[in-house]
Amino acid sequence: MSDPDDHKVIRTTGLTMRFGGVTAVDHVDFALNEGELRCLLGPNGAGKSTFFKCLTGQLTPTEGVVEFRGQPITGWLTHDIVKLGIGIKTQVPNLFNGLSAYENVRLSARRKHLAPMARQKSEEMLVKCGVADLAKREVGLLSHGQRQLVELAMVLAGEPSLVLLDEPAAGMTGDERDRLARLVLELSRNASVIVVEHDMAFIRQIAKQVTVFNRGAIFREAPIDEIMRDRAVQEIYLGKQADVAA
Ligand SMILES: Nc1ncnc2c1ncn2[C@@H]1O[C@H](COP(=O)(O)OP(=O)(O)OP(=O)(O)O)[C@@H](O)[C@H]1O
Repeated sequence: MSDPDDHKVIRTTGLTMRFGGVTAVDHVDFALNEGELRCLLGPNGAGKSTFFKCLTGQLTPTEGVVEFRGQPITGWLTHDIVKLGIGIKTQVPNLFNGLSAYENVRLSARRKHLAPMARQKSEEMLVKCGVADLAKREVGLLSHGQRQLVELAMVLAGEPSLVLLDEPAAGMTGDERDRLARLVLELSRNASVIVVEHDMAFIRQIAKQVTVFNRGAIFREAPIDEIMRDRAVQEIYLGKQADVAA
């Protein structure tokens, strides 16, 4: 266990995930400071999602340690990780399709609040995420972008101190993406945030410090402006995802 006074929200040490002969994450040492907003980038297959899933309990790493504020959480189940005050938005929206947007958000708010306050919080979060007009709609019938925003409202209703978002802008219209960017920036004033994302327009709107993955390892860690100018980063993207070089 590392020094609890080192103010790291998340720390991984030697984090490794192998699928048979494929090493998707290879001895990654990563640390997130308290209150930091960090974007994880990298070409397809770089290991970002696998790394993310090792943080959220969706995967149990083959080797290495994950700590949350100095407490080892390696291999914990996702629902126990959520109980620590970690909000998780996975790549595939995790919603109850037969329920309305409001009912989904309320289920999350109820974990934290008694019924009247949960109602108020749910309504607030739906407004904040720009989906109040969808409150009564069944989430199974919404577009992917709308579902992403409803799920974000669910995550926020849990009032997390750390938020982990995997490709939150996927399937969004330009307006939805702009709203999401404002929300993430606002959220990061009171919480630490990790965002895995492909959408460079979105990244440019929110990113500060960035970690670039390549071949399962951390390739670069630097402010976004430096990353955008980095020739070696451009090269690892070329032929895969030319946006970063644009
Ligand atoms: N469940 C799995 N079984 C076998 N191999 C896997 C599995 N999940 C991921 N991989 C492999 O691990 C490597 C890293 O994949 P991962 O999805 O983590 O990359 P990524 O950076 O998130 O890519 P993308 O941006 O395309 O989502 C790839 O070679 C991928 O094929």
